[in-house]
Amino acid sequence: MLDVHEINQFYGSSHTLRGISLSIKQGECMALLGRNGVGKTTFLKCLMGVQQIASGSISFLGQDISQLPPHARAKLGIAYVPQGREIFARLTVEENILMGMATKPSRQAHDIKEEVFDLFPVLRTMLKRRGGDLSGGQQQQLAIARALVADPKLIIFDEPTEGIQPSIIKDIGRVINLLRDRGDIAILLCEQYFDFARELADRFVVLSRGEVVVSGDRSEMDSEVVRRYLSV
Ligand SMILES: Nc1ncnc2c1ncn2[C@@H]1O[C@H](COP(=O)(O)OP(=O)(O)OP(=O)(O)O)[C@@H](O)[C@H]1O
Repeated sequence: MLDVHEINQFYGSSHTLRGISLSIKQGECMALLGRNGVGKTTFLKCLMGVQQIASGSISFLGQDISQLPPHARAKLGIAYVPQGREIFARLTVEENILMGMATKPSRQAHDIKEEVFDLFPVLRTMLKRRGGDLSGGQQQQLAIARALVADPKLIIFDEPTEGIQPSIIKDIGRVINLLRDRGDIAILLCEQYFDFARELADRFVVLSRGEVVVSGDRSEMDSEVVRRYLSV
C-alpha cells in the first residue's frame, strides 16, 4: 500500500533523513521507533507532503505521490494524527471531527459515523464542548476520531501515547488493535514507548540519526537491541 524508496531530506545543510526505505501492506501495523530527534516526525511530514524530500520516492496504492501537496495525499486516503494532537482549541468537539471530513463531498460531510462514538464513547457526551477544554487524553482520542472520519486507507500516528495517562493509553491501544483487525487499513505507529508498540506492531523499523538501523517482523524483534536504540 505504501512504498517508500531511499528518501533523503535536508533542513538547510543538515541531512536529516538518510536513504530511508520501508513498505506497509493493507491490514498491517508497522511501528517506527527511535529516540527524540532521530527524524521520526520529519519522516511522517515527508509522507504527508508537509516537508519535501530531496531524493527518493513515495508511492501510495501504486501511484507516485512524492510531488503531491498534503491535501491531495489526504484525499487519496492518508490520515495523520499529529504529535501534540493539534486540536482546534476554540472549535467544539463536533466541529473538530467535521474538519476531518473536509476532503469528502459536501453532501457526506455532515454525518459523523457512529463507529467513531463506539470507539470513543466519551466524545459523544462532549460534542458541544470546546476542544481546548478537553484533557490531553480526550484530545488524543478526538485527534484519532478526526482522522478516522476521513475513511483513511493509511493512518499515521505520531507518538499517540506522549503525555497521556495509562488508562487512556490502554484505550488507544485497544482502538489501534481494532483498526488493525479490521484488515482494510494500514497503520504506521511512530513511538518511543516500546512496550506499547511491541503489543500492536506486526513489523517494526528503528531509526537512528535519520537512518534505518534495525527492521523486521515482530517475531524477529530483539527487545534488548531495540531498547538500546530507544534509551538516551
Ligand atoms: N523545521 C526544522 N528546521 C530545522 N531542523 C529541524 C526542523 N524540524 C526538526 N528539525 C531537526 O531535525 C531533527 C529531527 O527532528 P524530528 O522532529 O523529525 O525528530 P523526532 O525523531 O520526531 O523527535 P521527537 O520525538 O522529539 O519529535 C532534529 O535534530 C531536529 O532538531
